[in-house]
Amino acid sequence: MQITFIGGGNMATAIIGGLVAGGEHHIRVVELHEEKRAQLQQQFGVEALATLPAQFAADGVVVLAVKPQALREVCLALAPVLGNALVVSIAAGIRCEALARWLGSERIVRVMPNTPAMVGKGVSGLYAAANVGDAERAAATSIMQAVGTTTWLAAESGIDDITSVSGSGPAYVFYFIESMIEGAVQAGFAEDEARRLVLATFDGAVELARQSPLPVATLRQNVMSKGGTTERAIFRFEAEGVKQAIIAGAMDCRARSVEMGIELSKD
Ligand SMILES: NC(=O)C1=CN([C@@H]2O[C@H](COP(=O)(O)OP(=O)(O)OC[C@H]3O[C@@H](n4cnc5c(N)ncnc54)[C@H](OP(=O)(O)O)[C@@H]3O)[C@@H](O)[C@H]2O)C=CC1
Ligand SMILES: O=C(O)[C@@H]1CCC=N1
Repeated sequence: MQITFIGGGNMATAIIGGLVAGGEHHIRVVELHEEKRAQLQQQFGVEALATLPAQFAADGVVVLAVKPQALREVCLALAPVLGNALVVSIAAGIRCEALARWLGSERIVRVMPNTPAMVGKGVSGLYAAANVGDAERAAATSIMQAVGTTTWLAAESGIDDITSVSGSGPAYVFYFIESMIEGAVQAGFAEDEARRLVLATFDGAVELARQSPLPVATLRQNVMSKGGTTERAIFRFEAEGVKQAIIAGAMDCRARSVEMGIELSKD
């Protein structure tokens, strides 16, 4: 499959990294910045262009991977050369209705991926506009499955929902990891040792949660000996409202996705 990425930034790089590791596809990237093009060429051996190619193969897929604020301009430039290509937009917020209006095509799938795609552990939510056929859905599924797990969403609002879970979620996790590393350094460990210990702790805890039949809350309680050390830490988290803050942050994230859709789809 010929896959053309418009935008070769963080998320495109993560998907391309996963796709290249899996082989098979012909990938090219249109990216404004010379140094990013050179990096993509060098790291993954993909074709990197400064401007749009003249036209796309009928079986091609175009992945829109620019910031939502740049999407309208990119779609308007793409419209005359799009042909029958399937468009996969990974942009947060921007609705199919706006994409179809700008592109003059309804062959659109929206995808909300995440950066662990880079290591083949991505999570992607997919939603197709009404007229998208089975073959096109299968093409989008196969691209995203090459870099992790996928789930099809019944309603377009599901993209807002999943953005607040897996799309932005890696940042929440990295924030927790960063905080634990800072705590470990305060406890006296050197930075690199702190990082190693914290990442191993995350790895172990996630694997245990995956393999155990017990609810995650029970696994947590199993660490909290009565009157012991963990209890003291969790009591502090509860007193400081850490859980509520994480939930509220995720809800703010979802609301921002809805808001961006309204803000950036007007013209
Ligand atoms: N990062 C993430 O974890 C996730 C991101 N997304 C979505 O992915 C999209 C890209 O995000 P991200 O990768 O983080 O953004 P980046 O800014 O890292 O990447 C976008 C790149 O595209 C370039 N660009 C802008 N306009 C054009 C153009 N007309 N032609 C070619 N290249 C262009 C940008 O240049 P310049 O900087 O000069 O604008 C930039 O280098 C966004 O819409 C975002 O919502 C979705 C899920 C997760
Ligand atoms: O922060 C953002 O807007 C993008 C979408 C999901 C993750 N990053």
